[in-house]
Amino acid sequence: MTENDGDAAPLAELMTATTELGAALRELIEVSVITTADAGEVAAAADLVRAATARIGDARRPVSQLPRLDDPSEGRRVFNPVTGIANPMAPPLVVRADGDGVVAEATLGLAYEGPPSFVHGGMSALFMDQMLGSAAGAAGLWGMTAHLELDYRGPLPLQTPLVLRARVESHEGRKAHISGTIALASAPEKILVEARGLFVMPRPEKQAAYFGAITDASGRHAPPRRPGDATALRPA
Ligand SMILES: CCCCCCCCCC(=O)SCCNC(=O)CCNC(=O)[C@H](O)C(C)(C)COP(=O)(O)OP(=O)(O)OC[C@H]1O[C@@H](n2cnc3c(N)ncnc32)[C@H](O)[C@@H]1OP(=O)(O)O
Repeated sequence: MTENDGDAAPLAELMTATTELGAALRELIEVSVITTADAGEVAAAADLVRAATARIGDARRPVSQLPRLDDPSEGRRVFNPVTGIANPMAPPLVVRADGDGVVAEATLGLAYEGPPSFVHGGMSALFMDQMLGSAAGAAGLWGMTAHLELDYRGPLPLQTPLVLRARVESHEGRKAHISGTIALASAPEKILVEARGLFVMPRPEKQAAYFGAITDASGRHAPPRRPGDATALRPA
């Protein structure tokens, strides 16, 4: 699954198991905020979760080491908090190229709640940040968010299909101006959230300072440098 994996079968097994864990945890997170079970049942569930944590918690990678399952050159970041299929914080958004930009659909549960029955505004900012970054990747650019602004024109209802879009408006040198929107899938023309961002490819000395110590799972130097590194974009 990565260039240097001698044996793909165990890695495929790990991908299956890790994806399953992510899905199970995602369900657990949603149930934990929606359950009406009594205190005894909730406490028993907490014990079970602690036992699960103990089972895998001793084997950990350092923060400077990419996960074995990641392949940045393919845009695969399995633990990305927005698009990562194995990260329970992620809905996950499946971002794909569409026209001159990118698009994703999502239906968000109560774990993403801000005002009662609506999506937390900070979640919208998180998703827009990622969508804008993905649009940069789709355009063959990459950069870090330097500026991000949002207008919230209407609340996003929970448990309702949403459509998220982003596209590069202009780019020059290391800078890219990118816009994004969120709307109901049933009313895509009525924009509820608008985002505008400036993404900047860090100057070389900053890239070295930020990512100089990053390695892949085999210990090889693996700084982000290609569009897919930052985006987890799926082909159209
Ligand atoms: C990379 C892998 C990422 C994978 C995950 C993707 C997830 C989505 C993206 C993110 O969440 S990235 C994480 C959040 N962002 C950061 O932590 C970035 C923190 N900021 C920085 O490290 C630096 O400010 C930055 C790298 C963005 C820019 O530093 P540089 O020294 O390379 O650029 P410089 O300051 O010289 O600015 C270059 C140009 O951008 C302009 N610029 C920079 N920041 C600006 C700003 N905030 N507003 C307006 N303009 C800005 C600046 O004026 C200048 O314009 P000109 O070339 O026209 O003179």
